[in-house]
Amino acid sequence: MNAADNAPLPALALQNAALLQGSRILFDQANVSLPTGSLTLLLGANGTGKTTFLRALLGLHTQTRGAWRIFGQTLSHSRNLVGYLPQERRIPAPQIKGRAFIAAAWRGNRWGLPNFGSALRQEVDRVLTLTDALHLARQPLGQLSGGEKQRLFMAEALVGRPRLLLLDEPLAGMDHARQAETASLLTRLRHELGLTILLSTHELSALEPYADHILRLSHDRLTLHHAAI
Ligand SMILES: Nc1ncnc2c1ncn2[C@@H]1O[C@H](COP(=O)(O)OP(=O)(O)OP(=O)(O)O)[C@@H](O)[C@H]1O
Repeated sequence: MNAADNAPLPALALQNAALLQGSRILFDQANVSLPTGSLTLLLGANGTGKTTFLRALLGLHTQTRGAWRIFGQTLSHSRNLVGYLPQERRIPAPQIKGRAFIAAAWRGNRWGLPNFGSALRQEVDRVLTLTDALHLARQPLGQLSGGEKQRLFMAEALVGRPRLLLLDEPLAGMDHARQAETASLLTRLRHELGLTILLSTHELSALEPYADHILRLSHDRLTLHHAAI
């Protein structure tokens, strides 16, 4: 056995990978590997394909070519390893309270509001605690600020203990103070949970100092750079 046998599998590995949207090639010939535990900014101008790329990693967009692996698994087997915060997350109803909202994500396959057993309550409170949102458990979502809602959405993305967290433009529309708050929450989650984080953005932001890599999507190419570019 050599040292390479003991190396952890990369969180994401693309080999000769291509992503298409209809007849348009968003990128091709991509060879990229993101180490486990890293924080990477997916940087690209509007319309370059960042959301489509994240949706492809979730198995929701299937126009892909080449080898795509998440922790060594094909995309059809890695869904439960991935948490996702979409660019636009709408609340289902203004009166739904924080705890019920998260519980619905956990029991997303059922209709109506969940019955709280102790395992469900424990999991919901675990993710609310992780995002400093336990105090929002009894608050109706319609009465929360943008920052408070985002903490709940982040908690929702952590349900089921994903190892790779995908966030689509989570800093968009935030002032610098809120960007810094989100950056500090993400860096704490990364270290506490050993999470790998891939976060899309159309401009470099408050997170840049915390990022290990920049994954740049431009001119039909997906290329990985060290963060200080
Ligand atoms: N469902 C769809 N059907 C057809 N074309 C689509 C669809 N979704 C996205 N596109 C197109 O695919 C390209 C990439 O879109 P995508 O939303 O992935 O870009 P993006 O980099 O996330 O953009 P933004 O920063 O504006 O959110 C765009 O040209 C877009 O118009």
